[in-house]
Amino acid sequence: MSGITKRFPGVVANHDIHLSVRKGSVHALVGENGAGKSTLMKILYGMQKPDEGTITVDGTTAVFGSPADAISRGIGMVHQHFMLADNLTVLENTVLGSEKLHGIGGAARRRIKEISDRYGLGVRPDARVEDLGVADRQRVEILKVLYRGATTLILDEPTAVLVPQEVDALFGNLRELKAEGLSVIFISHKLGEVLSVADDITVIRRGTTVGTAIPSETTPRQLAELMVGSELPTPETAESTVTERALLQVEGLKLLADGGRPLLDDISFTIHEGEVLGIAGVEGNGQTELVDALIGLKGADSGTIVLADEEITGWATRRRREKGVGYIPEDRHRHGLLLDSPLWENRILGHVTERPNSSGFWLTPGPAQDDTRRIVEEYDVRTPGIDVTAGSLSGGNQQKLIVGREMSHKPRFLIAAHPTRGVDVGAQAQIWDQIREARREGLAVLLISADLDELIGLSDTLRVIYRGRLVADADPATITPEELGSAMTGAATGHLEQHAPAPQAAEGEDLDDPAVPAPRTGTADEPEGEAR
Ligand SMILES: Nc1ncnc2c1ncn2[C@@H]1O[C@H](COP(=O)(O)OP(=O)(O)OP(=O)(O)O)[C@@H](O)[C@H]1O
Repeated sequence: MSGITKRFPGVVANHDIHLSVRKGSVHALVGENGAGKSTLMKILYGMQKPDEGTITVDGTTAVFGSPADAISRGIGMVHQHFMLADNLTVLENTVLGSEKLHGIGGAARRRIKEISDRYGLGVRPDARVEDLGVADRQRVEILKVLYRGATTLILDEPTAVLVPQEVDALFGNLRELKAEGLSVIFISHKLGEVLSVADDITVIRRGTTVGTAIPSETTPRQLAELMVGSELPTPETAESTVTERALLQVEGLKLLADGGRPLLDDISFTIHEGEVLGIAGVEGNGQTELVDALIGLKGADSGTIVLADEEITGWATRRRREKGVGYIPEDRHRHGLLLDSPLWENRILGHVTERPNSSGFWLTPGPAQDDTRRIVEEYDVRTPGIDVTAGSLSGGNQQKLIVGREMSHKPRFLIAAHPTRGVDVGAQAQIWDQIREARREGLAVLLISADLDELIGLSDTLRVIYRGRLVADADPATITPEELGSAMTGAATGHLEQHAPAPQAAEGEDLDDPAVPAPRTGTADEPEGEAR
C-alpha cells in the first residue's frame, strides 16, 4: 500500500501511509486509538475507497470496489466481532455465500478437512457454531477466509478475547500459515504479543506511518513510545484501599434459562468500599448474566442484591443508576452507545434524569454539551467535535467516551465489563488510574475482563466463574496469567482455593443444551459427545 490517504469530515484518518508486507511473514500494525489502523485495513479489504494512493498485490496494481474484489486477489479479513451464524454448522458457515467454489456437500467437506489439517486448525465440519468456544470460532473464521482462497489474512485484534493458552495456539496457527507462504497482517494493542509473534512491525501515529520496528531489537516500552511519540510515564504502584464497609452484597443469586437450567447458580460475594473484585472466566460462563442481574436488565430467580444498606434486587435499572451504579457494558455497540447520535447525546444516555443532563424534568443540552467537551478533553477522546456521531469514532475512542461518562457520575459501585477493550496502552493506563483514584475515594468495582494482566493488576480479590458458578478464589498478588488461564478452563492450580467443585456433566445430561452457558473452551477436534 503506497501513499494511502483517506479523509472523513473533519479528520484525515490516513495520510500518505506506506505499508509493505512480505510473502510468508506476520506483519503487525500498531498505533494509538484512532491512529488509522482499521481504516487502512478496511481500504485493503475493499470496504472503503482511499482518496489517494495505490495498492499493489504481487506486483500488479489492484483497485478494490468491494470485499469480493479483495478476496479475488487473495486478501481475506477476520473481523474482531465474529460474523458466524450460530445455528449453522462449521461446514454450512464456511460454504455460505461461496457455494460455487466446492458446492455444499462432499467436496466442500473434503476441502475443509484439507485446509484444517494443513494449517493445524483442528476444525470439525459438523460442529454447530453455537457449541464452540471463542477460540474455535476464531479458527472457523480463519478457515472461512482460507476456503475462499486468501493468501493474505488480516486479523483485527485477534487475541483480545483469548486466554493465554489460546493465544499460544493461535500463534502456532499463524506460524503454520507463514510456513506455507501465506502472509498475515494483524492489529493489536498487546505489545508483548506483537513482539513475540511478528516478523515486521509498522507503527502508525495520527494517520501516518512513523516507522517500522524490528521485534528482536525492541522492547514493549520502546514500541509504545514510538506509537505515542513521547516517553511514557512510569506507572505508579497501587496500594490496597479495601475497607471494612460492605458496599455490595450478593447472596445466593440464581438466574434460570427458559428451560429452567441455571445460568447463574448460587452466586454470593461481597465487594467493600475501595475494593475491586475481579471475575475471571472464559467468555460465556455466566459473566454476561451476572452483569445483567446487577444492573437490573434481568431479574433474579432467587437470591438478593444489597447496595450499601438497601436491597435493590427488584429495582429497575434507572433506580439503580440513580443510586450510584455505574455501568461499562461488555458490548459497547449494543448497550453502550447510540452510534447514529452525536457524542453529547451519548453523554446523556443512561443518565437522563441526572445533572448535568437534566434539571430533573427537562433535558438541559447546554450543560450536557459542555460536560461532553470536558470528557473529550479529560479522557483524550480523539474527535473533531462533540457533534459527530459516536459511530464515526474509532473503537478505542468510543470506549474512552463510555468510561468518561460513567466515571463522571461518581458511581459508588461500578460494573466494569472489559473497561479497556480495544484501548491502546497509553489510554489503558489512564483508565486504570481513573479507576484506582475513584477506588481510593471508596468506589467498589466489579471487574470482568478477558485481559488477564488487567484482572490481576487491578483486582484486590479474584474469583473464577465456571458454568455459572463461582468455583475458586485466586490471590492477585501471586497468581500468574498462565495459572489463571488454566483455572478459567476448569483445571485447578496450586495458587487457587477451590471452594466449590466445578460442575460436571451428570450421566446422560445434555451438555449441548443451548440454554446452558457453554464454557468457551476446548478444541474443535474433541470427539463428539465428550463433556466440554
Ligand atoms: N466512517 C467514519 N466516519 C468518520 N470518521 C471516521 C470513520 N471511520 C473512522 N473515522 C475516523 O478516522 C480516524 C481513524 O480511525 P480508525 O478506526 O482507523 O482508528 P484505529 O487506529 O483503528 O483505532 P482503534 O485502535 O481505536 O480501533 C479516527 O479519528 C476516526 O474517528
